[in-house]
Amino acid sequence: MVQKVYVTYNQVHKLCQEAAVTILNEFKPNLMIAIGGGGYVPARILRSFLKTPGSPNIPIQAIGLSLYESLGTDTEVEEPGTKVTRTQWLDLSSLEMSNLIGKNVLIVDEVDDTRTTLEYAVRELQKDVEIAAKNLGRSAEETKFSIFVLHNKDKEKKGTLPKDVLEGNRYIAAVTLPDVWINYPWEAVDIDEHDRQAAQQTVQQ
Ligand SMILES: O=P(O)(O)OC[C@H]1O[C@H](OP(=O)(O)OP(=O)(O)O)[C@H](O)[C@@H]1O
Ligand SMILES: Nc1nc2[nH]cnc2c(=O)[nH]1
Repeated sequence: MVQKVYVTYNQVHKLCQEAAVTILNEFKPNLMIAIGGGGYVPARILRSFLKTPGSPNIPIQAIGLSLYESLGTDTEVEEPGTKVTRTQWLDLSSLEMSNLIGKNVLIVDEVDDTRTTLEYAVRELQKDVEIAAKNLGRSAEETKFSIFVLHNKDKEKKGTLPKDVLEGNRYIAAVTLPDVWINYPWEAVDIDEHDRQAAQQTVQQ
């Protein structure tokens, strides 16, 4: 049986708050791209903590990527599928894409498990920004991607990330934990029971 960890809304909030300090110091993002569904809530919380006096809120754009599905009898633990499915993407021809060119773009997701989803997101976004920049004659402008996740699982990864992201301190995981199944509050059917389970845990995330 897979070990489960229950994470509360308050814990997510505080993880975002703590990480925001480093994100502001190291990345100075102009824009966030949330990987839905799990990246939406962290991105929104993070936006409040990334707001600096006198500057507008950092915009959040969304992409939808799906790899996992519920297959077994356990309604909480899901299994990875074989390929990443795009459920939502940026419009290549629109402002959405040209807005990324020359910017510091922070990709936000809740969990880095096998790294398949993050590899896909970074590779495809880099590719599309490069095409858009070329089409607009803006290839000289450097677009920098960085990554924030709430949880990174310390395990052998299937996906890889560009060297400049990993080695350039452009990857931040608020918490690194062993290979357990994490239950997030937004997935809970009974949030009171979820919070009770979280309170009973010996290890707090
Ligand atoms: O590191 P990986 O092994 O790729 O797993 C991480 C991804 O898995 C989950 O998405 P999921 O496919 O469950 O889609 P969802 O967020 O819409 O539920 C999660 O939100 C991450 O995006
Ligand atoms: N909720 C949830 N989704 C995941 N997707 C990949 N790993 C996980 C996990 O541990 N928890």
